[in-house]
Amino acid sequence: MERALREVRDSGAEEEKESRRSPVGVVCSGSTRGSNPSRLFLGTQRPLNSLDPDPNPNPSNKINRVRIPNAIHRPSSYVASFAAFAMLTRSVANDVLTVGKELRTIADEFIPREYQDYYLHEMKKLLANKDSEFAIVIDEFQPQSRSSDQMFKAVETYLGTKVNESCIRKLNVCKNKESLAVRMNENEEIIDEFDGVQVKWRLVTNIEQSGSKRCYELTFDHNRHRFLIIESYLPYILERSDEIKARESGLKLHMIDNGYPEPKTIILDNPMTFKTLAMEPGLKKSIIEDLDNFSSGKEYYRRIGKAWKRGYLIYGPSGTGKSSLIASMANHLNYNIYDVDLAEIDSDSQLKSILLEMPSKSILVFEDFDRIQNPIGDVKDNLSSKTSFTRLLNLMDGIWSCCGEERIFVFTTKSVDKLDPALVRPGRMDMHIQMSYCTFSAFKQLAFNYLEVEEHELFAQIKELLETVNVTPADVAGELMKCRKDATVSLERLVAYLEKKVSL
Ligand SMILES: Nc1ncnc2c1ncn2[C@@H]1O[C@H](COP(=O)(O)OP(=O)(O)OP(=O)(O)O)[C@@H](O)[C@H]1O
Repeated sequence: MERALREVRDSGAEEEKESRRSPVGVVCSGSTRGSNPSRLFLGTQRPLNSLDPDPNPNPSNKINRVRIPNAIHRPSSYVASFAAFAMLTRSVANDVLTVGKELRTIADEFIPREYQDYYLHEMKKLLANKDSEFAIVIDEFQPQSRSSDQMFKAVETYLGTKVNESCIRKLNVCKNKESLAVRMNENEEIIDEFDGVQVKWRLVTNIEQSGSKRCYELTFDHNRHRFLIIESYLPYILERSDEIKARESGLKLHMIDNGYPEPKTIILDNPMTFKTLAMEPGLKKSIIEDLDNFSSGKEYYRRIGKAWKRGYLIYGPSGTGKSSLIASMANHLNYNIYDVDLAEIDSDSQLKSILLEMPSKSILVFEDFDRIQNPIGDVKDNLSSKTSFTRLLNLMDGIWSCCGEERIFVFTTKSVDKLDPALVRPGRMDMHIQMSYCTFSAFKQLAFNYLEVEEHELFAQIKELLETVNVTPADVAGELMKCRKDATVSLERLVAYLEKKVSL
């Protein structure tokens, strides 16, 4: 496979250099020139094993249909297959294949051997046809499938916001433009711009024997931009549509217990925010600053050549607010949470799939990581019982440094003492956050949350008691909730509870 890839790369490299040198010019797309543009099929118009490269036998039509192989090991994973396709295309075009060992691994991972030749054939067409024009076609349905193609849905969602923008400009009445479900009409065209390149979208309906079929057609102002479109613009649309959907439906909590077939998704209904989280104000402020620096750090991470990711280790006894902190982080950044139960993950490849599929603006959470912790350096393929923390981090580094961006991962544990020293070693996790037993300032936040009191004569006594006894914010919150209507009664009960703890 490597030799074949090199051959493909050589055919495309010269052209790529050329295209980088030439100024961006506007060339009419095929339709305006009167000839049919070449077509790159995304999604699956035909079953992958029909290896006929061009179903249109008319030679004057010169349609080059190039499709992403989607017969990956996990058929549900469109995003993963797309990521693998985009990465390999980029590696070929940029001549980085020789150093991109990880990329080859990913290709082997996601593209079964029997389809690799076909895939190379498709890629060759894409690289070789520098003079033909391209229209990227995204079909609504895959064959033998009733559910619409993921890329088609993403484009529909994304273009919906573009339609909305024009509505808003015209009507000037809509406050929340993204909540409008406006969609393009048939044959309507929308011009979009990405990285200085103008692209044109058209919704086309073809009437066939089996019924009408819709697809989006994408043309752009010069053929040399096809790499930019495949590597950056389409992944950008997938990510943007995720964001739009997340905003429309609230934050989501994804439970990944075995990675197959799809993560279970629950709307995150945890209203905890940094305003309501009880925590030392200084620590809270530094976490918020850290998150803000991270989310606005795109250029910084690019400049220093590091993957745009950040890791947090949150530790503390049960009930000190580790999960509440994660919810606050997600609400603050408007990220979705992916909750991974490592005990259910059977292999590195399963974990790799999860990492590849995680959209940007996500928080990947490994709760109670120490439960499954194991000796360092074991390279057997069973993550749940054998893989070390170091290995897990290396996997994340490898995958996230070559695809995707803006990801946070969080490890939580009840006891930092039991942890693998590799985890707590400086530099492995970007920030260590200790969630402590309830301090007086945390109590004041809870009293405000639950009773709406900022000062009370019992506060001094409570302060003293909290200095002598270990209770968690969850314990205090539980007491305060018992009599919400009368603050004094509630605080008296808390005093009694704390005194009882002291006497034990
Ligand atoms: N720091 C806190 N600020 C506000 N509320 C808190 C805090 N800590 C705990 N609580 C309250 O206690 C409940 C349980 O806390 P949470 O689940 O966040 O603790 P945890 O440390 O993740 O516990 P565990 O380790 O058992 O999962 C929360 O839903 C919240 O109501």
